[in-house]
Amino acid sequence: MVEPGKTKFQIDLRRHLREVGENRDLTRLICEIADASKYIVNSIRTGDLGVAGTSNLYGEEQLALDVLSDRILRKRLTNSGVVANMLSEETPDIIPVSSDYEGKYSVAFDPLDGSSLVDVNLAVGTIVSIFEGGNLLQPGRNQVAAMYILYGPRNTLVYSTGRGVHEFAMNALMEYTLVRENVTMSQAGGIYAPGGQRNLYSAGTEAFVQDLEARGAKLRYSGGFVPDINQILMKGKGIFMYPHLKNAANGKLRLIFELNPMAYLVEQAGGAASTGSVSILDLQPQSIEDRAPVFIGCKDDVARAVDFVTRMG
Ligand SMILES: O=P(O)(O)OC[C@H]1O[C@](O)(COP(=O)(O)O)[C@@H](O)[C@@H]1O
Ligand SMILES: [Mg+2]
Ligand SMILES: [Mg+2]
Repeated sequence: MVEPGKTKFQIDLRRHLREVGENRDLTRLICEIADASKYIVNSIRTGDLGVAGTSNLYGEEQLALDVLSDRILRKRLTNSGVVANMLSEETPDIIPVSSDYEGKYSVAFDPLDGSSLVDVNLAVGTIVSIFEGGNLLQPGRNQVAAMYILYGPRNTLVYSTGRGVHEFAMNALMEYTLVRENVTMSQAGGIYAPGGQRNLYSAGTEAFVQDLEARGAKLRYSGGFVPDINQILMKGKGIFMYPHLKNAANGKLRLIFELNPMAYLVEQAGGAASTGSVSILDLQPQSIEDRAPVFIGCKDDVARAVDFVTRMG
């Protein structure tokens, strides 16, 4: 047993990708995104926290940090040599990078998720979804990789290329070194993170939450999708939901930028993600703005949520 903090060899992200046998171009892409995040970290720590005076794809006011994080990622991806198309939550259209799709990837990303938490200094994150070739409008099940970076007291990076879920933390040299390999979730857990206004919940969701509470589940919701999912993944237990609401049939979260990559990671760790009726990863996106309700986390918890929603709406 190695004493904490006394590990002799630190495995960095690139080496880890090499050791799990990942192909060179995908390794390059993931490492480029990891590198870009160093600049995003610096912007969050020391940059302008004000508004940018512009709005995004959803008509929401952009922060200077949203715009900057977007620019940092776009630049890295454009110059990586392995990207065909990219799509950002902050821009309205698919951005073509290379017309030759051979051996290339397409990337959808939310450069800074949780913008409304920036002014109160809570944790935020970057979320990334990766497909092979040029098509970004396909079911999440076809992703070849997904990852997020959590900007919290420590900066961590969690990725999967379909060979388990692995967690890295940024060290003093701003390199990501391995913390935990093959993160796995238990069947059920005692944490719930409920998004959306409770008095707008459907009868099924309300009954599900009451059932969770009756079972003694603890409420743990920060309002940041990345830290909230990270908590459930790393503790290996619990459920996050942003359900269908009485005034928003598709909830709030975005399929392409937020739900697909997180569903991929959670499924890879042995969990599940459902809209309440179908698996998130089986949804065929109709447009880049698609939203969907979500119940995501431990398998049994998600199955119970689906049962309540199926029976009661
Ligand atoms: O403020 P609410 O309704 O609890 O919503 C929180 C959710 O909205 C988000 O902030 C949406 O992300 P953006 O910051 O990219 O708009 C998620 O991070 C989070 O899960
Ligand atoms: Mg977001
Ligand atoms: Mg965002």
